[in-house]
Amino acid sequence: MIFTILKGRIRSVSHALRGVREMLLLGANAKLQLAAAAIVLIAGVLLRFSSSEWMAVSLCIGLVLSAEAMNTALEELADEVSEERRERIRRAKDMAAGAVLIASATALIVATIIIGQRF
Ligand SMILES: Nc1ncnc2c1ncn2[C@@H]1O[C@H](COP(=O)(O)OP(=O)(O)OP(=O)(O)O)[C@@H](O)[C@H]1O
Repeated sequence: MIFTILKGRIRSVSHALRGVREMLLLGANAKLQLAAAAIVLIAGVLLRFSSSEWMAVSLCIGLVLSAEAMNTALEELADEVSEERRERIRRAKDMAAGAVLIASATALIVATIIIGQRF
């Protein structure tokens, strides 16, 4: 019983990991966001971020990559439904892109405050 539940959970996690891998392979934006995250992580080590700064940075990286994953998922689904120009697909895609923009702007503000106060 527990073994079956555990097997199901492991399968779900492996599907989710496949989703993360495909998002990184498919999306140019995701690669850029990952590169930006790597730069901030290196800056964090060099500038010796405090634990609360690491928490803020981790939350921001998670927020941006999650928003990007949802945006990519929505684009995939929308393109599967129809590749014709449709007003509701445009609106849905624009809103999903807006979510990434909001997350990225938040991350930029947090990074600027944390890194900026060192100088
Ligand atoms: N089927 C469609 N109908 C109407 N507008 C669309 C459609 N597909 C895309 N668009 C418009 O083009 C924009 C870009 O959509 P696309 O699917 O090309 O995403 P993208 O180039 O990967 O953009 P992003 O950088 O936001 O991920 C959308 O935000 C939307 O405004």
